[in-house]
Amino acid sequence: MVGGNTALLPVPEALARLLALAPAPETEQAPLLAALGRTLTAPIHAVRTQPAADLSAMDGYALRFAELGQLLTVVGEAAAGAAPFTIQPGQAARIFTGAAVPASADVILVQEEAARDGDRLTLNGEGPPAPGAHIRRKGYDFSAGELLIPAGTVVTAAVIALAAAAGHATLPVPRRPRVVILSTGNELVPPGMPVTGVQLPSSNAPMLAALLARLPVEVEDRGIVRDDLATITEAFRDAAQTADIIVTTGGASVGDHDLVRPALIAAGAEIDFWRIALRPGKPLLAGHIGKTIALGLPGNPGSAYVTALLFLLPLAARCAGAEHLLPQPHDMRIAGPLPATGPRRDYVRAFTRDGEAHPILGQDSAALRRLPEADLLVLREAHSPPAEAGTVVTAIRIA
Ligand SMILES: Nc1nc2c(c(=O)[nH]1)N[C@H]1C(S)=C(S)[C@@H](COP(=O)(O)OP(=O)(O)OC[C@H]3O[C@@H](n4cnc5c(N)ncnc54)[C@H](O)[C@@H]3O)O[C@H]1N2
Ligand code: MOO
Repeated sequence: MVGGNTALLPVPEALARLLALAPAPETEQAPLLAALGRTLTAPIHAVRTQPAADLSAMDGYALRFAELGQLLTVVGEAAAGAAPFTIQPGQAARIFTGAAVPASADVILVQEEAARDGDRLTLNGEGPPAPGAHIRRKGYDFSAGELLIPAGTVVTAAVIALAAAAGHATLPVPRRPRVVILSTGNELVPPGMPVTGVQLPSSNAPMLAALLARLPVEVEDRGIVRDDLATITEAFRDAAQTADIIVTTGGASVGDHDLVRPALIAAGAEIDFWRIALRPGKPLLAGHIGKTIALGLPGNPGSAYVTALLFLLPLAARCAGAEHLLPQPHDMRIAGPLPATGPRRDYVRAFTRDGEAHPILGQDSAALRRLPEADLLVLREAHSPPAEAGTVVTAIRIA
């Protein structure tokens, strides 16, 4: 018998079995911008010293502190990027911010406190308080060989700035796993296309792509696959050539047109589990074709959304060597009653108001109308008794 009443796998076990399929991420050297959002797999050391020389922090004159207040002769000009030169006693150099300080100068007089007449320079103000003023010393930021950024750091714009300054054009990060999305169902048409009769737009694929966009993964939506065993099998075979993860929606249940599982088997997959003790999301299916992991999500849009949050994102994050995105569950009071649960763990879509979890009325897994309001999933174990308003429950923030 297909499906039958075989015991449903508990959610934690299903998640552990799914994550166990994920291979250790491979490292690649990615160009700086391409590494954005990924996690460093190795520490970053400076390959150069910054600054590479003593540099002026101000526009003004480089001179000897001991000669401050004397009449000095301006002998040259130091601009950022120009090679440093030397000044003799009695001399000063015109200097600009970022320029190398001439050897034997030990202070910068800012131009607002200087009086210049041709090449003659005198003090016209208080002047710098001590030798070294307005000079950024060679290597004060970092020196070649120093550890700058530990492994495990997420690459941000600031990390990119530091790495670039330290002499790097690429960074060691996990290769972005390729996720292929297949939407099964003869009733589906691409979003925005005309629908006739009982056709409906495929909302699951753009929803999944949007969730995955939070992670450093490559997403390819391969569109709608017709409910035909050979067609779905071919789509799996084809996707398995390049994908690290194939995620499907629909066709995961027990009906005659639910062909994802048989097609996976026909494509040479091993099925790791099918049907779990989760509401919504019972028909969840996991398998692998060689190294490619296949995750079959239910077609109902509410179920696809919840199972994507609970299974697809952790899987994709694991394959990407990235942090799991959902925060740890926390305690919260519910603002309204909840009925007893059945044999499946229930994830109730809810929204936060005044610090309480408000369960959204109408939890039908096919309904989308109120999904945008849900910023929480209230987790209720299987066989829980009814819960009154005010009961403390476990909630997971999803938005
Ligand atoms: N006899 C049983 N029937 C069903 C069971 C069961 O255990 N025994 N499980 C039910 C549960 S729970 C779910 S959830 C659904 C999911 O089944 P499938 O994964 O096979 O999904 P479909 O039947 O293909 O589609 C369900 C529903 O979702 C719509 N859909 C599908 N794909 C999309 C998409 N890309 N975008 C928007 N909407 C989509 C589809 O039109 C259907 O209305 O099975 C129950 N049945
Ligand atoms: O498990 Mo289904 O996803 O309840 O509707």
